[in-house]
Amino acid sequence: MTFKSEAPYRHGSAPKTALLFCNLGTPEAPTAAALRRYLAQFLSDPRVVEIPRLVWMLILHGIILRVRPAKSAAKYASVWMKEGSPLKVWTERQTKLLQGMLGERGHRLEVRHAMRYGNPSIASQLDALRAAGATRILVFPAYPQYSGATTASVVDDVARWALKTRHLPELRFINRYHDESVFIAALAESVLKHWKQHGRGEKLVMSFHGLPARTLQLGDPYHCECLKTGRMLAEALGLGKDQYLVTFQSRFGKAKWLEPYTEPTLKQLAASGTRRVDVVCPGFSADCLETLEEIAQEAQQAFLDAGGSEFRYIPCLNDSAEGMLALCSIAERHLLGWPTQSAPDDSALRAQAERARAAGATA
Ligand SMILES: C=CC1=C(C)c2cc3[nH]c(cc4nc(cc5[nH]c(cc1n2)c(C)c5CCC(=O)O)C(CCC(=O)O)=C4C)c(C)c3C=C
Ligand SMILES: [Fe+2]
Ligand SMILES: [Fe+2]
Repeated sequence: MTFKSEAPYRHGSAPKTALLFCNLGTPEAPTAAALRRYLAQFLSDPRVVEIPRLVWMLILHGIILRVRPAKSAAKYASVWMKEGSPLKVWTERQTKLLQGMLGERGHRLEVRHAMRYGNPSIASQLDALRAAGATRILVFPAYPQYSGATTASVVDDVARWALKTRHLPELRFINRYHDESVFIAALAESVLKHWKQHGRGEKLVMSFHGLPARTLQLGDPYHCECLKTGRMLAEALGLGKDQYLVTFQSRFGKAKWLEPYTEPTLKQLAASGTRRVDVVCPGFSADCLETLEEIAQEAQQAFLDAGGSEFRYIPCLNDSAEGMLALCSIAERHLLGWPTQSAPDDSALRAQAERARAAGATA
C-alpha cells in the first residue's frame, strides 16, 4: 500500500471546512460510446447490482453493454440541454448557489460537487479539497432518501479514497433528509406553485426511483423513507388518502422491483376514469433522464394513450429558491455541529470532571 504524498502539516493552523455535494453522475455526451463508459462504471458497482460478480460481469459485458448504450443515448439526446446533461447542469448550479448562500450566512468554506460515476470523480474532488487545505469535509449526497445503491455507494467511494490518503480530514456524511421539514416544505411549495399556475389534477402521483424488491427484506430503509416523504408531502398539501399515490419507476432487469410501478399505475388510473394527473418525483433533487424522459415523456404518453387527457409533470426542486433554501439549511445544520475554533468556556465541565473523580475515589 502506498499513500499519497502531501504538503507538510502546518501546526496550529485553523480548521478549514469544505462541503462536497455528491450526485449520481451522468454520461459526458448523448452517444453510445459515452453511455458505454458510464454504464460500465455504474453497473459494475456491487452496491447497484447485487448478484454474484462473475455471472453479472458476463451478462453486463456480454449483453447489456452491447445493447443498452445506443438505446439510452437516444433517450439522453431527447433531454440534453445546451450546457450538457440535465443532471450535470442542475448539480453545478446547485453547488454554485450553495457556495454563495452559505457564504452569505457567514460560513467560510469551499463548496464543490462530485459525481459517483463519471466526472468530476469523488476522489479527484477530495484531492482538490485536501490540496486547498481542507481539514474538515462534509459529504452531502444529493439523495433525499437513503439507499445502499446510492448513499452508501458514495460513502464507499470516499472510504476508497481515504484508504490511500495519509493525512485524513475529519469526515462527516449526511445520510438522508427525506423527512426534514425544510425539504417537505420545499416540495409542497413547488406543488402549490404548479397548481396555482396550471390548475390541479384529480390525483397527485409521487413517483420515486425503484429498487429491487428484495432490498426491502434485506433491510434497506429506502422504501420506508419514500413512503414517509410521500405521507409528509400529502399532509403538507392537505391531501386525503384517495388524492395521492406513491409509485416506483425506472425498473431495471427482470426481477421484481418495489411496487406499485409508476407507468402501469398511470395506465390503470386512466382506464378507471381519472382524466387529469399531476406527477412529482420527490426522490430526485434535480431533473435528469429518469424524470424528463421516463416520466415527462414516456409515462405521459402511456397515460394519454390509455385514455387520460391531462398529464402535468411538476419539475424537481432543481435551483428553485425553495429547493436551495432546503439544501442550504440542511447543510448548515450539519456544519454547525462541528466544534468551533474558539475554546468554549469549560469551567462547568471541569467542575463536573472533578466531582466525578472525587466520587470515583470514594466508591
Ligand atoms: C434517486 C435514487 C436512485 C436510485 C435508488 C437508483 C437505483 C438504481 N438505478 C439503477 C439503474 C440505472 N439508473 C439510471 C439512471 C439514474 N438513476 C438515478 C437515481 C437512482 N438510481 C438517476 C438520478 C439517474 C439519471 C442519471 C442521468 O444521467 O440523468 C440508469 C442510466 C440510464 C439508463 O440507461 O436507463 C440506469 C441503468 C439500478 C440498477 C438501481 C438500483 C439497484
Ligand atoms: Fe437509477
Ligand atoms: Fe429509466
